[in-house]
Amino acid sequence: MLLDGRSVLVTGGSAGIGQAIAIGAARQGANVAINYHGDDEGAEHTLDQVRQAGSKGIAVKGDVADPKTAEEFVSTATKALGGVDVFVSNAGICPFHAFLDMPQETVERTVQVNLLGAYYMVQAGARQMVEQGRGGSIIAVSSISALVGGEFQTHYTPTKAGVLSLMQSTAIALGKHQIRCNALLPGTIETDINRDDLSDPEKRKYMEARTPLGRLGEPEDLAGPAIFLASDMARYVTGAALLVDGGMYVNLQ
Ligand SMILES: NC(=O)C1=CN([C@@H]2O[C@H](COP(=O)(O)OP(=O)(O)OC[C@H]3O[C@@H](n4cnc5c(N)ncnc54)[C@H](O)[C@@H]3O)[C@@H](O)[C@H]2O)C=CC1
Ligand SMILES: C[C@H](O)[C@@H]1OC(=O)[C@H](O)[C@@H]1O
Repeated sequence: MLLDGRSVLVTGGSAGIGQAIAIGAARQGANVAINYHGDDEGAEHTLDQVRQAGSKGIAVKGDVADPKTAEEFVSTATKALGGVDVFVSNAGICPFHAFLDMPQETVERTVQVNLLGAYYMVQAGARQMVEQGRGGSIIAVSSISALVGGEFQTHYTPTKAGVLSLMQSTAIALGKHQIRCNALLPGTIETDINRDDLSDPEKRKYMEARTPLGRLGEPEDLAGPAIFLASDMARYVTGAALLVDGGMYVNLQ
């Protein structure tokens, strides 16, 4: 299996894309630690599936916006699983809102969770990998929104561009430690984050029509690309951005 015996840490692993990556990694032989915020039931489901795959699984609850959460997550996971080989920074929020009356607290919270949260988490994971001295793979879940805008995402898209940029800079900073850093850029994937937005039939139809593969994404569509980047199959891939969007980005006309 591609991740036999590796320790894989995933932030935001109780739902959606993070849950699919955590379970997918376990099915490739990895032991898995997830961070999550709020959703105990979702976290339990992830752990059930990880254990059913025959792997060890632990969950550590905490808000990624707080830098202490990152230290606690990495140290708890390291003790339980014996180290960190793969770190997936995935946790994120996207409270859709118009630009002109965007509340200050919505902007600040989105930046704190999506960008600063990713920064603290990636830094904590990288410090542990450097201490171990056996390299590693860091994957951050950015977005198609790092490349294109959204009318109701003016607070969100800059955070996703920032996460992509974080992977480019950390790829340089960590290459000498044989730690690879790459970004995944999902298109529109049906999860809790966009349930309300996609409940508008017109919006949904538009998103589907923009996608050459003819359907919106599902969380499991991200598992394969994440496992590839995590595994030795991607041993010479660092600083890269992998779009996983069914072709939505290139579809102008
Ligand atoms: N669903 C989509 O269409 C796309 C999603 N993304 C990105 O994928 C990532 C995952 O999103 P989804 O799976 O769609 O969302 P989701 O809402 O299904 O899952 C979000 C996960 O993040 C966790 N989380 C949220 N805030 C947190 C916080 N403050 N601290 C710790 N954990 C927190 C939740 O507990 C949950 O496990 C996000 O970074 C999002 O920006 C990127 C492109 C498209
Ligand atoms: C939440 C959005 O539906 C989703 O998130 C993104 O990053 C993309 O903009 C997707 O459409």
